[in-house]
Amino acid sequence: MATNPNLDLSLYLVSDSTPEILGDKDICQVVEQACKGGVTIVQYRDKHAETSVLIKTATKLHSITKKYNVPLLINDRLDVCLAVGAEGVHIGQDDTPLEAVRSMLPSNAIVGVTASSMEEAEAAIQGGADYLGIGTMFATPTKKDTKSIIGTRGTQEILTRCKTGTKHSVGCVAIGSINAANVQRVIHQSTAGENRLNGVAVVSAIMAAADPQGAASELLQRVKNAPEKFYISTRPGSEVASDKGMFEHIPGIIQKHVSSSVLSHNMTNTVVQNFAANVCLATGASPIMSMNGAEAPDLAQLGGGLVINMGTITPDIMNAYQAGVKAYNAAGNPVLLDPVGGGATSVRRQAIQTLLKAGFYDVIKGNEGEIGAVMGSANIQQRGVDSGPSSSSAQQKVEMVKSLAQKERCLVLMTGATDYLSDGTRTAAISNGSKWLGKITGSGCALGSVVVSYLALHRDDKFVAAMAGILHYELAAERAEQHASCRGPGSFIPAFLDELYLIGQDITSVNVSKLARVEFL
Ligand SMILES: Cc1ncc(COP(=O)(O)OP(=O)(O)O)c(N)n1
Ligand SMILES: Cc1ncsc1CCOP(=O)(O)O
Repeated sequence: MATNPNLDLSLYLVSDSTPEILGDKDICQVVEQACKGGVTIVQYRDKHAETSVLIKTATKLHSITKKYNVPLLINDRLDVCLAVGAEGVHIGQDDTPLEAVRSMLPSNAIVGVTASSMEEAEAAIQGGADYLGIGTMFATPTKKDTKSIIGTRGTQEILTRCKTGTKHSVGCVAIGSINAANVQRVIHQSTAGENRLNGVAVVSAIMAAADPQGAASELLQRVKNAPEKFYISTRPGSEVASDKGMFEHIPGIIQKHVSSSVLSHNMTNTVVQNFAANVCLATGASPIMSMNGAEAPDLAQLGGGLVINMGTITPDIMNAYQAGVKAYNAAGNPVLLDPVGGGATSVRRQAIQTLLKAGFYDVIKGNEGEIGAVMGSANIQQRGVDSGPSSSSAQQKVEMVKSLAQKERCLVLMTGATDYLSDGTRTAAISNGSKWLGKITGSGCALGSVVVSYLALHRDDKFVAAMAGILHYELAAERAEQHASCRGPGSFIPAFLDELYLIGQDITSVNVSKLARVEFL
C-alpha cells in the first residue's frame, strides 16, 4: 500500500518535449496516446521553457490526464504545480528541499524524490516522500548530467536496505534507459527477496516511439508480467527439486537431451570453437559457432541457448555479444556468460561491466578469478585466463557463488577441481570430473556450451538443468579416464568425446545418484 492510496507507479511517463526525443510530434498528443496505452502516472519535465510556456503546456496536459484519471506531476517546479493545480511534483536532490515542498503543497499532493543511494533514499522516506525515483539505472542520452549510474545492483541494494518498494508504504520506480527490451530483466534483477520495484519510469521509450500508445501498452504488459519471464530458477508452478531428490529427474533429462538436437549457439573464443562444437554434438546438441551479431535475432528464435565467452574479445566482438544477449533476452531463451580471463586486464574488467549492462544472463560461469572479477573484487589479478592457485576456502567459494547469484538473480557456476553451483537459494558442491579436464584447453568453455543447451531443453528448473549438464559432462570424463587407451591429455580427448556420446546412449542404466559426488550446502 502506498502512502497515497491512489498512487499506481506501474508505468510512469516522464514527458519531454526536446526535439531530439519528441521529433515533430506534439507533446499533448503523445501524452494522450500514452494515457490510452495505459501509463499510470505522468510527469511534465521541461528543463528549458519559460514559466509562461510551462504553465500553458502543463494546463493542457492536465486537462488530458484528468480524462484518464492519471495524476500529473511537475518536475522541479512547485510554482507551476500550484498554478495549474496538478497532483504533485517530482524533485531531485538539488531542487527545493522536500520539507519546503511539503509545507507549500496541499496535504494530499504527491511528492516524488530522486534517490541514487541508500542515504538519499532513507532521507526522502523520513522526509515524507510518496515515492522514490531510483537511478540512474543505465546511462542515457536523455539526462547527461546524471550524478551516478547505479544499475540493478545499486537498485537492489536500496530495495534491500531501505523501506521502499512493493513491501513498503513508500513506493519506487527505476529510471534511466529502460525500455521494452530490458524492463523485465531490470525488474527481476533489482528485486530483493520479496521486495520489488513498484514500476518503471521512462522518457524516450514512449516519447520517441512512433506509436506511443502501442509502446505504453507493451511496456505496461511487460511490467505486469515481469516475474513470469525471468524466474530466478524454477518456473512458477513447477516443483522445486531440492537436494538429492533432483537426481531422480536427471537421467530422464539427459536422455531427452541426447536425442534433442537442441541448439547451442556459441559466441565463443577462437581457441575452443572446434572442441566445443564436437562436445555439443556428442551430447546430442546442435552447435552453431556464429560470432555475427546480425544473425543473432534469427538464431534466438530457434529455441536454443547462447554462450557468450570472452576468451578472445575485440571491440567488434563486444558489439556482437551485446547484440546476442539482447536477441536471446527478447526471445526468452537462455544465455550463459563465461567471462574468460575477466580478472586479467582492465579491458576485460570493463567488458564484464558492458556485458552485464547489456542484458540478463541465466548463468554466469567462470573460475574463481573470473567470478571474483564479475563481483567487482578489485584485488583479483588473474594471470592470463587461468584462475591460479586458490586463495579461498570452500566456505568462501560457497559465499561467493551464493552472493553473486542473489545480486544478479541468476545461476552462478564456479568451476575448479570442485564446482560450485548456486541459484542464490540452493547451493551445491560437485566433485565429479577428471584431472585431465584441467590439462586440456577449452574444457571449461565447452562445459558452458553443454550447460546452456541443457537450460534451453529443460525449462522447469534451471538449477536442475545445469546439474544434469554438469553431471553428463563430468561422469563422461570419469569414464574416459578409465579407458586403457587414456594415457594423458591427448588420448583423453577422443575417449572423452566417445564417453559424452556413450553415456547418453545408456543413461537409464547409469546410477546417477550413486555416482554423483554432490554435496548440498
Ligand atoms: C520519476 C523520476 N525519477 C527521477 C527523476 C530525475 O529527477 P531529477 O533528479 O530532479 O533530475 P531532472 O529530471 O530534474 O533532470 C525524474 N525526473 N523523475
Ligand atoms: C529524468 C531522468 N533521471 C534519471 S535518468 C532520466 C532520463 C530517463 O530517460 P530515458 O527513459 O529516455 O532513458
